[in-house]
Amino acid sequence: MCPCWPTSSSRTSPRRTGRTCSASWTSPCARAWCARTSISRASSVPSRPALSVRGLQKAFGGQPVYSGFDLDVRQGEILAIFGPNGCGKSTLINMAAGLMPVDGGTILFDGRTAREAGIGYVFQNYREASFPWMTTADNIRYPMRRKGMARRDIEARLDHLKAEFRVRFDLNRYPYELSGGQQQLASIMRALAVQPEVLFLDEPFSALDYETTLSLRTLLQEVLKRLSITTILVSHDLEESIALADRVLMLTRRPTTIADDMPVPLPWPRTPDTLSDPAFVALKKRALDVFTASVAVA
Ligand SMILES: Nc1ncnc2c1ncn2[C@@H]1O[C@H](COP(=O)(O)OP(=O)(O)OP(=O)(O)O)[C@@H](O)[C@H]1O
Repeated sequence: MCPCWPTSSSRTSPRRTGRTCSASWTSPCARAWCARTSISRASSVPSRPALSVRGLQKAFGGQPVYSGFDLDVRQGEILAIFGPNGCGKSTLINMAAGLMPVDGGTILFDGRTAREAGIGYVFQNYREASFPWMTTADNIRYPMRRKGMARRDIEARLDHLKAEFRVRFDLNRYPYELSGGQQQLASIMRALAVQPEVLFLDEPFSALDYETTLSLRTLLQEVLKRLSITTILVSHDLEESIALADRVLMLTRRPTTIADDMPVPLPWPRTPDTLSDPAFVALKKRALDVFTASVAVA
């Protein structure tokens, strides 16, 4: 049982409470549980930012991570967050997703709290993010069942996701019978199953080999753009950040500020060929210069 799981009454009424994990996560189990339980609602007002962070404050052991941090993410935008180790990338999305409390400031989804909004979350460690006793298809069905969707709608949604992601492998196999890339793809499908307003991805490809990463991120950006899903990606990989994002937020060391907020005006879809495009190379150089300077300054 996840330590942050709410009261028994809310377990029977996820529609009423929404899916939110309010406690700080203390174990991989808690993280995985939170990943497994995403419930969401579709956005209805695209004109306002999908996510607004204002005056964010967060410290650990008296050491500030964020002190008056602001951020807006537009509806349908893919934002990559890149920065040095320990600058607070995961902390930022964990607070935004409602998995970790803020010390001050606000994080609102189109004017609502994380508790009221629907989010999806994909974790780096796909092995701990699924129920091993359920087939992969049942893992994907799980958040829809928790949301109380009708069986026919669940199957239609599953078919839709299979088509969107061009799934060729057998979803009736158990997660441990699949490759790492297939398991992470299933994690992404599960996070999207209930049509979240914002999708959070915390280094989703870092445990995968390069070939799998290339094919999975090509597929993912196609789907995210086709469905206009607001996405926040934390990545350690500058190439990946630029290849996947409309905008790369480059963070400094702690106390964390924005070193650069770099638009990525490259056409979609982005393919492996994009990586050798001169415009891509120029953006990567700019980002690398900013990163080097911001790390050196600290
Ligand atoms: N629950 C916690 N308790 C104490 N310190 C924490 C906690 N969570 C994060 N920190 C600290 O806050 C800082 C930011 O951590 P975070 O994981 O957000 O950084 P990050 O930029 O995602 O790091 P990395 O690039 O290494 O994944 C780190 O110094 C980390 O040790």
